[in-house]
Amino acid sequence: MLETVDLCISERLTGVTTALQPGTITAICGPNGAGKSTLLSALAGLLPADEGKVLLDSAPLSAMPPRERARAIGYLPQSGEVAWDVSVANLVALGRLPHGDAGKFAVASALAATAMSDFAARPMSTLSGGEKARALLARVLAGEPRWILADEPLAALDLAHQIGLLKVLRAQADSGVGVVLVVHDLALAMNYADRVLVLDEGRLKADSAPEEALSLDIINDVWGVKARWLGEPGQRALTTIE
Ligand SMILES: Nc1ncnc2c1ncn2[C@@H]1O[C@H](COP(=O)(O)OP(=O)(O)OP(=O)(O)O)[C@@H](O)[C@H]1O
Repeated sequence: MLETVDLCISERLTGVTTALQPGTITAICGPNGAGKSTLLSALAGLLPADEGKVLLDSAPLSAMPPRERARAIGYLPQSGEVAWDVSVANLVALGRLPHGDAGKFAVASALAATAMSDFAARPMSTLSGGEKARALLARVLAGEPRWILADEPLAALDLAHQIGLLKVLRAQADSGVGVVLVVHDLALAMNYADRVLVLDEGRLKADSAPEEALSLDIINDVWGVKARWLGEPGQRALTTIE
């Protein structure tokens, strides 16, 4: 279990307490600046807490050796920039660094899962935004982490690749991996997540099943938008009223 207890980080997060379950997909939603990326970085052990703590399986994440933490938690940041130009295959192979092995099977599986096998030899600099995003996710998958924390991994993807990657992430969750995604698209969160955390101005406004966390009252309260859900559970679409 990956938990935060009364987590405070400067002005950005205030008293966030939540316990995330392995084997499920959790979506973190909220308006711009609500603290979603801050929470995700803290869950990855990359931002120190001012107050409170982050626990992985009841042990403080801050006390875990970095290599062990990197094996347990795969983190995909929002910006997705690659500092130097490498081939897709070499970038994805970097996902094995915490293990200190080539992990050829894991690298090949990650490339296949993200539909990037045909791009393996291509320099990262030549990829489109969506292809880059898929290669970066492949790098995380190659590390075979117990937790995947990804900041808007679907934002640059076309519809087919969004659905494809959501299937990959669901398969990961079904195999016991804890998947945590920052998602702006509330319909995606509603239809694909098992649970939704709603952040507003650094505070947790909701933490429950999607239908409850993304109720029309909460959407109105947090986003200031009057909206209506259409369709059946699992196939919801959101429409605004004014
Ligand atoms: N390094 C930093 N120093 C100071 N303030 C920061 C820093 N990084 C983020 N913030 C501020 O903290 C708040 C939360 O930022 P965060 O990136 O977590 O929001 P977010 O919910 O992910 O937003 P978005 O949807 O726009 O990506 C914002 O007001 C942001 O300006």
